[in-house]
Amino acid sequence: MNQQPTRDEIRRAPKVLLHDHLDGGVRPATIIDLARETGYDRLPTTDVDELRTWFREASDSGSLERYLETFDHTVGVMQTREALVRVAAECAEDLANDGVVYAEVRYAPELHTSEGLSLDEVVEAVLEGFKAGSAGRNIRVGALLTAMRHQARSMEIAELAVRYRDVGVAGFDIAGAEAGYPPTRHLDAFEYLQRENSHFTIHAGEGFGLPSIWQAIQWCGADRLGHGVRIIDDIQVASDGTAKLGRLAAYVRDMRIPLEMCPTSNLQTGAASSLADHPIGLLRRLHFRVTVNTDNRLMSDTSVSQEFANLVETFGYGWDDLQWFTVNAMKSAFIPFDERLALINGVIKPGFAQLKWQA
Ligand SMILES: O=c1[nH]cnc2c1ncn2[C@@H]1O[C@H](CO)[C@@H](O)[C@H]1O
Ligand SMILES: [Zn+2]
Repeated sequence: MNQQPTRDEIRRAPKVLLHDHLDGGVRPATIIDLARETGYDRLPTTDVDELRTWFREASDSGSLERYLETFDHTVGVMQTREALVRVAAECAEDLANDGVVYAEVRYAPELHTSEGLSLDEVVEAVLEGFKAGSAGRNIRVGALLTAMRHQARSMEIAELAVRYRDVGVAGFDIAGAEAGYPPTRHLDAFEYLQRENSHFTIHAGEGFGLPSIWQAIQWCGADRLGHGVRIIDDIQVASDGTAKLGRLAAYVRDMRIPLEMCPTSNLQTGAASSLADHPIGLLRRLHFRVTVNTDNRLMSDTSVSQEFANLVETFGYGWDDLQWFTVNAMKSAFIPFDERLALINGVIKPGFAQLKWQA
């Protein structure tokens, strides 16, 4: 039982994913097919392997702004109903094949209307795809609707999220370049969601520091933080390893605010310098509510299993750590409490128990 989980065992473990972008997880072969079908002619290459490598390398820019430029190509081919249904169905399939049993996948409806789809049509196409891709597989996939933080459509998107909340939309998010676009720009949308008893997460503390996290929580009322890595700027570690938390870091830990951490993505955007130095190690040790996520499986050429395997290799984590991350994620999901509990007790704990017993 002291053995480290192997890659194959990690893949078989029941996993939970809270932070994954639909337009950041398209299969390279599908991008090429859709580009041909829809007449999109700006792809850097039409060779599948070269395209896979291109995304990974172009995303290794060390800057969030440049990292986000690669999305032009995925968003560019996701402008029709058929394309959205296909991408969403394949997303559910790929996650199920990776052993993910519950996922909240996000995307920005406003980015998919350039060929004439309405926001409602976009949402309906993606929900249809998730349903088709999940059918007969051991996975449940919900959507989070993202508003782009440099645009001014967050209220409309928040209303959309509330309108579709009983049919597969689990919540709301804001994403895009963080520096210069504080979350309070969208305060009206967040206040509306709170009045509607709705759920939302905010990308904060990735491309900008503590003020962004503070606003997300104390002004906007975010239920979870997308990334949140910069919370370590409010923690001092002494030479003997003892940590002193500032008031914001203490609030985040005391209130059990979930951190949707995405290690590989953070290395690519420069939010962390190496996995060994990634704040996840300290935050896990201090018992923040850490969860492990992919962010963009295409740009990072990753999966939840891959992220777990990297952490096992770097930090020496064992089954108990992987189960802890998974239960943290399930507790932090935006579906009702009884449904979360049923997944924890009926799927996650028995699944991990079996793997631990076999190990
Ligand atoms: O890590 C990230 N930080 C901020 N924005 C992101 C990140 N990954 C993706 N997006 C943005 O979210 C949009 C909707 O899915 C994507 O088009 C991309 O612009
Ligand atoms: Zn993200």
